Amino acid sequence: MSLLETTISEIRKELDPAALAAAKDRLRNQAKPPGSLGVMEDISARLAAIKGTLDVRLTHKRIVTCAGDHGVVEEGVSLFPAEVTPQMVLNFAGGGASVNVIAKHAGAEVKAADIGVNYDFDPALPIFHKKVRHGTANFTKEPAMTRNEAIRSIEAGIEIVAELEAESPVDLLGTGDMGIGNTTPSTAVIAAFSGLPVEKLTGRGTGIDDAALANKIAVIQKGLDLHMPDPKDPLDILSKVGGLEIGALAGLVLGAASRGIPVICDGLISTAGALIACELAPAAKNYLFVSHQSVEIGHKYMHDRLGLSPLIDLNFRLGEGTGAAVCMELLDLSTRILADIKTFEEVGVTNID
Ligand SMILES: O=C(O)c1ccc[n+]([C@@H]2O[C@H](COP(=O)([O-])O)[C@@H](O)[C@H]2O)c1
Ligand SMILES: Cc1cc2nc[nH]c2cc1C
Repeated sequence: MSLLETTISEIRKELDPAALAAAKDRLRNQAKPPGSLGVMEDISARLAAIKGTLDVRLTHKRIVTCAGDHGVVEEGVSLFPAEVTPQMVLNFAGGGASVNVIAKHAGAEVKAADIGVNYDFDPALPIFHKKVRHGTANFTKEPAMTRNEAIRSIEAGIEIVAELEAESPVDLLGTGDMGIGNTTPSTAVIAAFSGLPVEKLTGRGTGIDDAALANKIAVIQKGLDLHMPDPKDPLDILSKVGGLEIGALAGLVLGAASRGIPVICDGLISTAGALIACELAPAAKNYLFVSHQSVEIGHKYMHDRLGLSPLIDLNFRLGEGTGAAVCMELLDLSTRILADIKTFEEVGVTNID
């Protein structure tokens, strides 16, 4: 079996039912109206079921920011030039990017990963060196990558989780992305899965104007018309209109789920990866939290398809793992709600019958 097949086969179909029942029982008996801490109660119960304990400790938090370049950028789909991708990878490694700052505050460690950047980094640079190829092909002309490269990009993400765990235990994993042009393949991915009209799904990415947006819609449509990816085959979609970092982002979710690690995905691009993971292995969804609602209009349709609701909406449209980093604090706090709020009985408050 390949690493991808083994990983999928290792994902438990169901979370710990006894821990889930005990968590729900404790939440119901805590001195507060039932359900009054809303979504945080749901988060805390799911984390308890993932970890098999009511006293979950999210001590070691890691974020992996997967980077790749996109041949389709030559079609004028982004406001920024492709050279920004490697420049930002160097920025992540130097600790000066947005995700580094937010993650530091959240107590999470960030590491970038080169999955398909069109630049040769110094092997000594402290990133994950997992290059599958130097950027995708322009999908308006040929498939973004081969099916084998798509599998290798996913396996790169799976390997990264194993390598993180070899360094130290991972209690919570956040996913993030960097890649000029990558809102285009991410939108193509949700369009291919859902069959929804491309204009309903396409946003402005880094901030393109109306004319560039119309062109971006036409570019995505052209790629879909040319390759007609099979909506039932996530690897076909990833290889024909996807991205190398999107594959690795799927691999991070699969790798985390197979190891019983909760994983929180970020914006449009990370969620495209998470969607591919959950289409390949539906049980991975048990381990997945979606952090925030991106400004990108296609993001909502990814959440709908996953059947998961974002925790916050701060009008973010940055990527990198910034939304995931913000929400790590919410997940951490949720664990304390379940473990530390006392029950009616413990504090002598009158409960209803
Ligand atoms: O995460 C998001 O929802 C998101 C929305 C818009 C833009 N981005 C980031 O901006 C870049 C992609 O934008 P674009 O316009 O080049 O496709 C890429 O580096 C992403 O991390 C990210
Ligand atoms: C500067 C810059 C930083 C980013 N981080 C994620 N996507 C980005 C796109 C740009 C252009």
